Amino acid sequence: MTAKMDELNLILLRMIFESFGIEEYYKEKELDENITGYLRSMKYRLPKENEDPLGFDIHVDKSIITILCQDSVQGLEVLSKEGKWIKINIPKGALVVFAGNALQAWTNGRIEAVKHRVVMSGDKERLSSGFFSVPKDGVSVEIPPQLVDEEHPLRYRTFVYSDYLAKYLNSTRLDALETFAGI
Ligand SMILES: O=C(O)CCC(=O)C(=O)O
Ligand SMILES: [Fe+2]
Repeated sequence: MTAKMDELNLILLRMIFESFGIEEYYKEKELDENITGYLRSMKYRLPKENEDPLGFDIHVDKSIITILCQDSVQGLEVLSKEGKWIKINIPKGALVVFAGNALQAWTNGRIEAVKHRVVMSGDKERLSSGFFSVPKDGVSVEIPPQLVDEEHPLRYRTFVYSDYLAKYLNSTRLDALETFAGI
């Protein structure tokens, strides 16, 4: 499964870089070689009576891209720009793709990491699996110069992504990226 996810992840990432007209940057930095990914499975139990139904509190992923799948129990919610929680109804067999912090940095903030959470409702536990792609250890995230202009001033300094992960991997602070690498 990981090999297929790896493949899908690279296809998506190449498409994103191409859509910004920076496929040359993608090739030059040999991103195919410099990205890895890991799989994590989650089990959300039912909240006990009078217990908060929050299964996973608001956060952004530290990944480049996250690819999520789940069983038939819904629960994923994303926060809109207007500050509204939107329940995501994931059809059977579908995958959900999220942008994470690394993609936010790499696109100079043109793509924002998705703020999301999991809320449990109903009477069944929930299972989900996520594939999280990240730059390999020691790989730098350097904003492509093509994505910096008057309208989009440089937002992040060049930084080694694994240094960021070492410090903030388990932090749910929404401003972690800005704090670590923001200009
Ligand atoms: O279980 C889900 O659908 C989301 C999990 C999640 O947000 C995460 O692992 O970062
Ligand atoms: Fe997440």
